[in-house]
Amino acid sequence: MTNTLKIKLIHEDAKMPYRANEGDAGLDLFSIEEKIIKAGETALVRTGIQMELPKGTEAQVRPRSGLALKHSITVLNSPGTIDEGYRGEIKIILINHGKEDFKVEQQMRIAQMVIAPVLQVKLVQEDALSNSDRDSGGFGSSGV
Ligand SMILES: O=c1ccn([C@H]2C[C@H](O)[C@@H](COP(=O)(O)OP(=O)(O)OP(=O)(O)O)O2)c(=O)[nH]1
Ligand SMILES: [Mg+2]
Repeated sequence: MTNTLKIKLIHEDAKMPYRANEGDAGLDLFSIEEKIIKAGETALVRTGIQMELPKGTEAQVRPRSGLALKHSITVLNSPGTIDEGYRGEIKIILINHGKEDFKVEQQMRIAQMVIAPVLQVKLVQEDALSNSDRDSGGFGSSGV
């Protein structure tokens, strides 16, 4: 079954999300802006696209590892969550963890998104939960 992801380009410089290789999980997202992100600072970068996700899915906005490794640029809220019903412009929150200013070029691939299924659950409030082996153990309870 083919799931359709509808994209609307809302700016003359906007580009369709880009799959570098067939089968890649990530669809690269392009900036429509030229912007300097100073060392240590955050910027909201426009992609110029709106989307209609397939029913029962979300898009996760993730960093590109090349930008992270070479320029210490990452997605601050990674993974960013694009809700199925969101029809606004997709914007990317980038942070520059490096010591040098970074220039986002127009039409630079700044992040990638992965489309993932979302389980829609019915919420039920209960007084008792079933037992489990782990019980309340967490935060290293199983050893290092
Ligand atoms: O990196 C991101 C993350 C989110 N969004 C859009 C799509 C998403 O559906 C909406 C809300 O995002 P989120 O739920 O993460 O933010 P919030 O602070 O909880 O806002 P809201 O109260 O609108 O849900 O903003 C983006 O464009 N880029
Ligand atoms: Mg929210």
